[in-house]
Amino acid sequence: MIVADNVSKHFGLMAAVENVSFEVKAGEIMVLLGTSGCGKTTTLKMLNRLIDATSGTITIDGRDIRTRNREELRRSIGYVSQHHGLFPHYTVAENIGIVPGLAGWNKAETARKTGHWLEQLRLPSDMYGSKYPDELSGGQKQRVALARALVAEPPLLLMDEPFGALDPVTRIAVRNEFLAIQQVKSKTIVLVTHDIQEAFALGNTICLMHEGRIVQAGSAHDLMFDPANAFVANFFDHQRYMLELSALSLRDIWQQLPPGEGSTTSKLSIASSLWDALDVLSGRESAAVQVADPAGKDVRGLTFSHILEAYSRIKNEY
Ligand SMILES: Nc1ncnc2c1ncn2[C@@H]1O[C@H](COP(=O)(O)OP(=O)(O)OP(=O)(O)O)[C@@H](O)[C@H]1O
Repeated sequence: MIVADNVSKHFGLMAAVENVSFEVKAGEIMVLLGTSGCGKTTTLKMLNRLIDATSGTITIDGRDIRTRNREELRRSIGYVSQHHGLFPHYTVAENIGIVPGLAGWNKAETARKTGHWLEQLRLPSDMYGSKYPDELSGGQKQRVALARALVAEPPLLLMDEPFGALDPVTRIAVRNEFLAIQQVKSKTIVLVTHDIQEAFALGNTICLMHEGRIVQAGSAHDLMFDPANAFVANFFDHQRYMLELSALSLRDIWQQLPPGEGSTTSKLSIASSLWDALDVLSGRESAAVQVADPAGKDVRGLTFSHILEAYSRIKNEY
């Protein structure tokens, strides 16, 4: 668990980050969201002491990070930046092996783990291990950067716009592949993005920042339906319809759905967003899909009009 308590960072007279406080529970994804220059990257970099805070306290699993050896702290935390940060004269395997090398792993163990993580990220090591970064596409480079961050199996990952340099289609593909990896599901992740849809898709908690401060921290649902002030409401205004549908899940309208019949016919689950449900429905010939709760016992039928009726009912409540 990470706890930031009243943390600030000043560069000379400029306050890049001012009195931010937050908690990230083990196994959760916290997203730092906001426009350019609002202090997201500075906040992230203070967590592994790439930047030292001017004031305030950061603890990780109860230990003040200032009491930790800086190099040892950094090595114990996975870090992924927007521009992959791969060394051009190292092969893919050598890039991934850097942290294990520093940690003193033997060659066989490093090779085994490197191969495993390349496979996990859909880059078979016999095809890609000896390539150089310049020989890879943007999506492949970013996958290697993810493998490098994961190879030492750190419980905590810091990710700065990790999918930001990719085109929209590749971005969603790499993001979904990353989230589908079993070991990633248990990690504590702090992720920086300026992409609202990405924040909604990934964040258990989203911290919306402005001018170095956290304006509101909460779930996507909190930000959309219970904004702390006019700034928060305005921030989401231009994509409001899509974002509200993304912030609501089938769980929110479950009781309003009629009983379904027979087996489930889509990949939707009770946790799927209404936006994803509309997306699935728009690609189908039949007017309804069946969705099951996690136990698979309670099956409900879902149509376009069910979603839109429930959505307008929820809107009227706020
Ligand atoms: N090393 C530095 N020296 C001086 N000012 C800095 C330094 N690093 C960041 N800043 C300033 O601190 C503020 C916050 O920067 P930061 O990089 O944290 O913002 P950001 O929200 O991550 O922006 P972006 O999305 O554009 O990366 C900016 O005004 C920036 O110019």
